[in-house]
Amino acid sequence: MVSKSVHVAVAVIVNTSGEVLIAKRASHQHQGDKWEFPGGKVESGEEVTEALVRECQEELNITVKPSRRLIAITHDYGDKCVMLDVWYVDHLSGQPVGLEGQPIRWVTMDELWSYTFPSANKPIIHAIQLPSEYVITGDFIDYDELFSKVRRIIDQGHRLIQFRAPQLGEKDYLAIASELLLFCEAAGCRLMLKGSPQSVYQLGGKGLHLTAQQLKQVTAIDIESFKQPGYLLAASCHNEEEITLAEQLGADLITLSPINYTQSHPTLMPLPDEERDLLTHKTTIPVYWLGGMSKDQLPQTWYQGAQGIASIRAYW
Ligand SMILES: Nc1nc2c([nH]c(=O)n2[C@H]2C[C@H](O)[C@@H](COP(=O)(O)OP(=O)(O)OP(=O)(O)O)O2)c(=O)[nH]1
Ligand SMILES: [Mg+2]
Repeated sequence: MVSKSVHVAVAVIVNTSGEVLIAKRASHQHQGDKWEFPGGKVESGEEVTEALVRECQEELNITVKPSRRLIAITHDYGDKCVMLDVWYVDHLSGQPVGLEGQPIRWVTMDELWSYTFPSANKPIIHAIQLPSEYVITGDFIDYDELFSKVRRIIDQGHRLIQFRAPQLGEKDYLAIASELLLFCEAAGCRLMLKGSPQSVYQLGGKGLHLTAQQLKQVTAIDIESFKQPGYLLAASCHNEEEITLAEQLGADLITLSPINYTQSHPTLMPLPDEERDLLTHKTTIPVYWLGGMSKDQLPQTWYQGAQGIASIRAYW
C-alpha cells in the first residue's frame, strides 16, 4: 500500500468521427506495454489543465483545449498510487504523432474494450461510453402517453433511460417493460429496468438498476449476467456504505441522491455539499447526481468529477 498518490493529467481526445486517441506505453515505463490515454504527471505549481496541454504537446505534438473533467480515479497499484485526473478534449490542432516513439491509434468507443489498459482505466472506459444524462420516466396515464414521451426523449438524443413505475405491480411492470425494451433497442437507446435480476434478464433486459435495498441483499451470483460485455449494472446509492456495496458488486454506474429537495421524495434531507463531493471523489464508479437536478447544473457535476445528472422532472 502506497499512501501518497501521484497526480496524473489524462486526456480523452475525441475526434469529429467520435474516435478516441490511444497510445502504447513503452516497455520500461510503469504499466509498460499497455495502452493508455495520453498524459502524464502534473508538475508542482502546475494546474491539471496546463499539464494536459503540455503533455499533449510533448508526447503528440498537438495543441489541445481541455473541455471538461470526465472522471477522477485514485488507484493503488501496490508499487505506486496514482490519481488519474481525466479530462475530455474535443478541440485539438495539429496531427498527432508519437513523438516518443510510442504507437498511437484512433479507435472507436466499442474497440476500446479490446485493448489492454492499466487496471485503473476500466472506469474511464465506462465513463467515455456513458452519456451525461440519465433520464428516469415519470407518471403516465396510459401506454400511449408513456411511449410518446419516451419517443420524444429519444428524439432529443437521449440514450440512457430508466423505466421507473412504482405504481405498477411486478407483472404489469414487466409486461410494459418488454414492449418498451424493443422500442428503445430499435432506437439504439439503453433501457435500464428495475426488479429482480432474474426477471429482468429473462425479459431480455440489458440494463438492471438495483435499489439500495437490493444492494444489501443480492449476491455476486445473482447479478453475474449483468457483468457480461454489453450489459449495464446500476445502483441507487445515498451514502458511503451503499457505494461500497455497489463497488463490490462491480456496478457500472450509480446514482447519488438526494442532491436537492425533490417532489418525488419530499421528506428526504439533501446530502450536505461536502459529503456529496467527497462521495463523488472517492468512488471510481461513474456517478449521476439525482434529486431536483436540472440541466444547468451539468457543468457543476462535471467539475466535481461526476458523470452527470439523473432526473425525472428535467426530462418528463
Ligand atoms: N498517461 C496515462 N497514465 C496512466 C493511465 N492509466 C494509468 O494507470 N496511468 C498511470 C501510469 C503511470 O504510473 C502514470 C502516468 O505517468 P507517466 O509515466 O505517463 O508520466 P509522464 O508522462 O509524466 O512520464 P515520465 O516522463 O515521468 O515517465 O499514470 C492512462 O490512461 N494514461
Ligand atoms: Mg505520459
